[in-house]
Amino acid sequence: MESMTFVLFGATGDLAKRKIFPALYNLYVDQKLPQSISIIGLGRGELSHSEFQEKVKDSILDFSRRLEHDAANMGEFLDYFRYSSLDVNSEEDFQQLLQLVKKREDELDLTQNRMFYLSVAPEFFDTIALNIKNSGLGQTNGWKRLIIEKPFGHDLKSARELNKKLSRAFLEEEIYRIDHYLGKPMVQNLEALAFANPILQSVWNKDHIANVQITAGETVGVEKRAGYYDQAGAIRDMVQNHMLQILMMTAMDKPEKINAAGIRHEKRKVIESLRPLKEEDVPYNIVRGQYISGELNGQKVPGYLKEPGVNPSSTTDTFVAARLWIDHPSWTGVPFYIRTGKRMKEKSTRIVIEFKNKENEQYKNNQIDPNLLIIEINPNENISLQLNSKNPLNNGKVTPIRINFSNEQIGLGVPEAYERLIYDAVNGDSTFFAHWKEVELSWEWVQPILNAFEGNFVPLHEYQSGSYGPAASDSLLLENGFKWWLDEKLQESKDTVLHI
Ligand SMILES: NC(=O)C1=CN([C@@H]2O[C@H](COP(=O)(O)OP(=O)(O)OC[C@H]3O[C@@H](n4cnc5c(N)ncnc54)[C@H](OP(=O)(O)O)[C@@H]3O)[C@@H](O)[C@H]2O)C=CC1
Ligand SMILES: O=C1O[C@H](COP(=O)(O)O)[C@@H](O)[C@H](O)[C@H]1O
Repeated sequence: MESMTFVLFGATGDLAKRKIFPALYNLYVDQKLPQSISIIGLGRGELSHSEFQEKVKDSILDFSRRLEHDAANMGEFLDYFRYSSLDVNSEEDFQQLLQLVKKREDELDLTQNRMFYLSVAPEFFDTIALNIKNSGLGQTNGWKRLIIEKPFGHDLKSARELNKKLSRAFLEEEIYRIDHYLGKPMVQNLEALAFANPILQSVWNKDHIANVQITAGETVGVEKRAGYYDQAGAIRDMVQNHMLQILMMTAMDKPEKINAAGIRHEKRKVIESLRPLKEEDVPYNIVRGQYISGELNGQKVPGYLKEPGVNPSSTTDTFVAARLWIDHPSWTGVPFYIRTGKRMKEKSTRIVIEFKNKENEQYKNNQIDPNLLIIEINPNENISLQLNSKNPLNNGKVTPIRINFSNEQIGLGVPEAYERLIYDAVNGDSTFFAHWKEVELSWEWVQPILNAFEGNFVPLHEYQSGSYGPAASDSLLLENGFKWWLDEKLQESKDTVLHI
């Protein structure tokens, strides 16, 4: 692997502590980092290199999935790190950073490959990119890359402006836009599931699929992020990025080549084919909700409006459900439903593919459930197939059974999303990063919804914390003769699962 410098803006922040340092350490332990690497952390405060290294160490001890913390190895790893204080608006600080980067490149005999990771608030993204260019940090003999966190813009206009600014300093192929859902193993697995299994490939289309349901439910509330979340809501926080990315990965046709270009080409076709919503159609296809108080895991929890930092008369959506249509020959007539919400009954991100149930007439007296393919993404990674089978304990009645494949055995060995994504970026593989075109088209689809929310044309339904969201989201499916799968059946179905 080529030697390089990894420059982390926002190295004193929450994301660095919880995700980025542990990911770098895990990669190091797995020998997936270059042998020669310089890592430079930045924040406004004054810290010595060793104070910073202590912070990195603490974060690894608190958050690394590795149970073994070999002190000697940790020392070698920590020695990669240096700290420089920097305010994003100070040209002088960028000059100081450049000197440190060069000094380390000389000391360690590194090629001038420079990765800039922006783990800071989005309002700093363009200033940092510009200062990287103006300071000379971006002039290298090797490659330069920019990893950028979400959110990428606040709406279509601001996303376009941001992209324009970034493109003055970095080429599109140098920009790695993180969507951490694309780093989740089961999301990365979707393409193999659909296209490496002829048996599934043959039914992965409108002729056999009745509808697709994508859920990302969370039990947590707004936590300490009200300042950001109250301006964003579920629509910007989850739908514009993660939910639409999962939808693209699920609905894409088989790429000619399974590589970054091939997958992006097919994903783009999906997002380009999403039927645009007119503002006046939004209330019929989108359900927005906001949680009120309730009980979760036996604990009383406050409503959204009582959360610290939330405007007490906020109309921010903490739940969104949507019905989408893909105007592409592969998916004609197949509704895709998505829903995401905070303070829901369970933490679960999953895709349920409901197959058409056409051969049912013979079993009229015995209601037959449709076949389902259930892909659990988070927190469990699981694939199950719901089939129908005669139940000898129930007079031979045909009842659903689940054939279940679970990744539990692999357990701690599976790299986390940030590990996979940082590894890919270090290796120049952009397959599982969001391309600008995907981001722009996602915002284009979402913009009429933002307008309708802002104009208050869409009812804001209250839902109880600990529920599955507002009842109106059930109606969205009922109108087409469907229901959300698994909501109440999850526990009840456990005894019919066959583990493989
Ligand atoms: N935390 C999370 O779970 C997630 C975060 N993200 C995104 O990651 C990014 C970082 O989030 P998070 O770590 O939570 O944010 P924090 O607020 O915890 O950290 C912000 C970082 O930015 C630095 N910073 C603030 N102002 C300046 C400035 N003027 N000049 C230089 N550095 C500055 C802070 O350093 P200091 O105060 O020392 O100057 C700190 O290191 C954001 O874009 C967020 O949306 C995305 C997904 C999840
Ligand atoms: O990006 C975000 O994702 C998290 C949920 O991520 P998960 O990996 O735990 O499913 C969400 O809580 C947060 O609001 C959002 O910004």
